[in-house]
Amino acid sequence: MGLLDSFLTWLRSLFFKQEMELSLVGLQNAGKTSLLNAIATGGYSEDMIPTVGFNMRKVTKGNVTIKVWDLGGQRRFRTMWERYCRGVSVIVYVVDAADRDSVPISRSELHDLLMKPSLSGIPLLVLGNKIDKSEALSKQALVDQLGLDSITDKEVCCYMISCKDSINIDVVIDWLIKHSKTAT
Ligand SMILES: Nc1nc2c(ncn2[C@@H]2O[C@H](COP(=O)(O)OP(=O)(O)OP(=O)(O)O)[C@@H](O)[C@H]2O)c(=O)[nH]1
Repeated sequence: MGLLDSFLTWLRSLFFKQEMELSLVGLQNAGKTSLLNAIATGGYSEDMIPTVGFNMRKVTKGNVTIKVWDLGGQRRFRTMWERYCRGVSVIVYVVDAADRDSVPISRSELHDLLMKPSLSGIPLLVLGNKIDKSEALSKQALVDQLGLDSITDKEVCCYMISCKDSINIDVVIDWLIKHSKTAT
C-alpha cells in the first residue's frame, strides 16, 4: 500500500465506519490469543489455555470493526489455517521471537501456507512477539530467518512486539486500521 493510499484509508477511518477480517496464525505458544486480548482490551495473562480449533471475536477500534479468526497453532490444527485465511483482508503471522529453536518450523509453516494460490496477494503482517525476553531475536535476524525477503507476491510488514509489556501494540492497531475498508 502506497503512502497516499495509506493516508487516505486512515483519513476515511476517522469519518466512516470501516471493517476488516483477519486471521491470526502461527505456531502454538507464539502469543496469538494474547495479541488478540492486547488489541481488544489491553489485558495480558500468563495463564493461557491453548486454542482448540479456532475462536472468532469481533473487536471495535474507533470506527473500525475487526472480525478476528484466532486459529490454534498446534500441528493438528495447522491444516485448517488456509481455509480461515481465504478472503481475509490481512493475515497476521505471530512468531515467538524468544524461542529460537522454533523459528525454522515457523518459517516452513509460513511458506507452506503462503504457497496456496488462494492466499496470493493478501497482505501479510509478521509479528515477532515476546521481545520483553532477553533472548528474543532482533528484527533483522527474524526477517532473515523467516525468509521474508523472498515473499514477493504480497505486501509484507514485520514488527517486533510484546503482548506482555504492550510494546508496539498501538503500531499494530494502526497498521490494521490502514488496511480496513469502508463498510458497505
Ligand atoms: N514473556 C512473554 N510471554 C508471552 C507474551 N505473549 C504471550 N506470552 C505467553 O505465551 C504463552 C502462550 O500464549 P498464547 O496467547 O496462548 O499463545 P497462542 O499462540 O494463542 O497459542 P495456541 O492457542 O496454542 O496456538 C502464554 O503463557 C502467554 O502468557 C509476551 O509478549 N511475552
